[in-house]
Amino acid sequence: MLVTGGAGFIGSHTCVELLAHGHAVVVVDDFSNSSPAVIDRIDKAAGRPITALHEGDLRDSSLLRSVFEAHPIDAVIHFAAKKAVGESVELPLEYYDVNVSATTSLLRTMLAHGVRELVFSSSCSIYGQTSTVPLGEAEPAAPTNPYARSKWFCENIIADACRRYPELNAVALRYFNPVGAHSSGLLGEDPRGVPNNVMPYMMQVAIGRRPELQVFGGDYETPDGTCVRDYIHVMDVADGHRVALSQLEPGFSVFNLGTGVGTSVLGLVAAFREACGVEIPARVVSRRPGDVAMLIADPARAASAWGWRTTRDLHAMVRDAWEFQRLNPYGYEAGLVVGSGQ
Ligand SMILES: O=c1ccn([C@@H]2O[C@H](COP(=O)(O)OP(=O)(O)O[C@H]3O[C@H](CO)[C@H](O)[C@H](O)[C@H]3O)[C@@H](O)[C@H]2O)c(=O)[nH]1
Repeated sequence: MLVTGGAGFIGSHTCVELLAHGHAVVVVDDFSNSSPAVIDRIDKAAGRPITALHEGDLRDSSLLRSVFEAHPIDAVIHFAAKKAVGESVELPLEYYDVNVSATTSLLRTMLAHGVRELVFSSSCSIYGQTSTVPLGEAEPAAPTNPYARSKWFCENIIADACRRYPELNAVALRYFNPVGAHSSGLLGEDPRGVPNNVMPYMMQVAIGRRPELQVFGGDYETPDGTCVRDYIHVMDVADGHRVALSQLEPGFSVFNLGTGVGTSVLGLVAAFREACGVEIPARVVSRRPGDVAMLIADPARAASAWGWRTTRDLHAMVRDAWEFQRLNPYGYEAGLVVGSGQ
């Protein structure tokens, strides 16, 4: 199995899940937004090593060819992409180039080597500014920024390829808000620079690297006025990939990966206090442009098609995220804290 972007947040946790279920895993990553130190952590968390690591960019077709020639690859899980919404507005061409060109390059190489199974990392951000709650897969796509549009374009490119090459089967997984960490504390979310997303930001406040959490908007039409999201444990997302692959349908299909449960920003802060006993200084500030009030998945399609459901609740999400942060206060590069009471 080839995992592109296998050193990233969701990629690394999926590698552990695949290894734990007996798959051989080959990783391609350019480490543009991840650390080489993650590979060792994957091996440790899974209790067995990945087969091989290839460092490079998927747009480099000779690199890809050499990967497919070196290993008997039967399926691909494609995570490698740029993923910061704000940055995508600043650098739209970079986003289309990296996200879309990597996908076409990968598809070409897969077809040339007779590899027929693809799981694509998509995002619920393609639904855009919607007020539909909960969101099913039939909701029309209306992406509002280059990042989300690049994911939507990729979904369409893959669907076109499946139509043209009937031997190719693919599934796009539209994740809601993946958070949490592997329960070992070895793997978690370690963004470069200032975190964009609420959970890693909150963890850096909790560990003392940042003074407070700014809560973007307190006047939304939600129970406490703050935005509601469907947070999903990253190990449930990882499990969703393994199951999606084992249940791959002919042609192209799309599935939401979410819990169906909504949590507000202040609800997340409260859950953290309850689960970990740490108070997060939080201050409500003005809204962040582009945010929608409420995004909650309808996870029914995955439940009925695969019998797949999430098994980890909000308590587990914040507890595991905190364990990773406590053990790795400055992230992967700085190393694990020794003698942390483990
Ligand atoms: O410092 C912060 C960061 C975020 N938020 C709020 O927390 C909620 C969640 O924000 P995130 O940035 O964590 O997640 P988003 O829902 O905005 O988007 C993220 O999840 C999407 C899928 O839902 C896409 O994958 C996207 O790329 C990714 O950034 C939002 O209401 C946001 O306003 C804060 O209050 N303070």
